[in-house]
Amino acid sequence: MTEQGTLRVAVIGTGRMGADHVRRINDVISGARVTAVVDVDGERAKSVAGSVDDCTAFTDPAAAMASPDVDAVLIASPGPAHEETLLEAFRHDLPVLCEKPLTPDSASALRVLQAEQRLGHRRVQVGFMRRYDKEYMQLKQLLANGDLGRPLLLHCRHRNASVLPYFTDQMLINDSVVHEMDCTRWLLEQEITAVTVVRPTPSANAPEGLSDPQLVLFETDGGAVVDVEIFATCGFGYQVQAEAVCENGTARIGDAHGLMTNTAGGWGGEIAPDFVARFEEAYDREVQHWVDATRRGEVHGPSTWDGYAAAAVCEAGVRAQAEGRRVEVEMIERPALYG
Ligand SMILES: NC(=O)C1=CN([C@@H]2O[C@H](COP(=O)(O)OP(=O)(O)OC[C@H]3O[C@@H](n4cnc5c(N)ncnc54)[C@H](O)[C@@H]3O)[C@@H](O)[C@H]2O)C=CC1
Ligand SMILES: O=C1[C@@H](O)[C@H](O)[C@@H](O)[C@H](O)[C@H]1O
Repeated sequence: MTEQGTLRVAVIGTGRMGADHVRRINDVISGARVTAVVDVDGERAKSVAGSVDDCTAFTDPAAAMASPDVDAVLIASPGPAHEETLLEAFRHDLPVLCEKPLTPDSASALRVLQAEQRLGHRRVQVGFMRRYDKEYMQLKQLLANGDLGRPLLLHCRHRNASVLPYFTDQMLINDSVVHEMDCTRWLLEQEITAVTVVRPTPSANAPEGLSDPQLVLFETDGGAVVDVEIFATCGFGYQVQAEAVCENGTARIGDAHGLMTNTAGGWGGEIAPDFVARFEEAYDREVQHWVDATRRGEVHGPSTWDGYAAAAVCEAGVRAQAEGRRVEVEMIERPALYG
């Protein structure tokens, strides 16, 4: 850290999320600044570094992590690149905020989990930003205080206006529904034990080869059932909603009850265009939380264990999707480090 206690961060991957986090660290939150950016696309790294004072561009994550000007790492490269970067960060014992998914499959997530255990202390906060969203935090508090009784069902909707052409059926699970996997575990404080996927005839608006939408069902070890509609090409905007049905009542979030208008014989509100707009405050709170904890020498928030558990559920989900049957989740016991 600098003499003033400012955390010097390397942002690895400067695409949509990485560039947004660079802006957030430098212009929105306090206590940190970006001193290095890394992208395998060197021109992109240079262009992002050029927009920031005293920031060096790298194409190799290991070189940035070896720099004396780096105290912590924010990983925003694509999921398959996370394992190698996380292991390198552990070699330097650097604190990490790693965008979701921790890694795309449970074998690689387990390797990361084991490496962190060998280190002997937690180093990673995983970027499950919904845990920092105001409405999700309210729902979490309500369920935790017990007034509604035991949660029986959780109905979730996850709709994106559109996705990039390379999006696959597996990514509906690994890239999108992974958020509901984490929310389910966090909100209900239960593990997901089995996954089933059913699909209607795909929307005519879905790109060739993408079976969109899909309905993903989780069963939990606390006896709850969770249904997730994932509709990645709904066209009209970005909607993330959740309704908990409990023994003594229900609670619902994500209706965007902000500005409501009455015009031309109708009434209505706005729908966010994308996740960057819908979860802007949550991303800000998430990164501020990470910087504050790191400056105190602490690690909080979604852990490597949470990343591993989500990866294990994803793996069951991808198999359930491919094989058209209910698949049980296979997970190791929770290690003491994450107790
Ligand atoms: N929390 C959230 O709501 C969201 C999280 N994400 C996550 O953020 C991460 C990045 O996603 P996007 O920004 O949408 O992707 P993107 O494709 O826009 O950007 C990724 C960047 O990483 C670079 N890159 C690829 N391999 C690399 C490596 N080994 N080292 C350094 N840079 C590398 C690419 O050249 C590209 O510039 C993913 O893990 C994704 O799942 C993405 C969207 C929303
Ligand atoms: O993480 C995200 C994207 O990668 C994913 O593609 C979207 O479906 C999610 O809503 C967004 O939060």
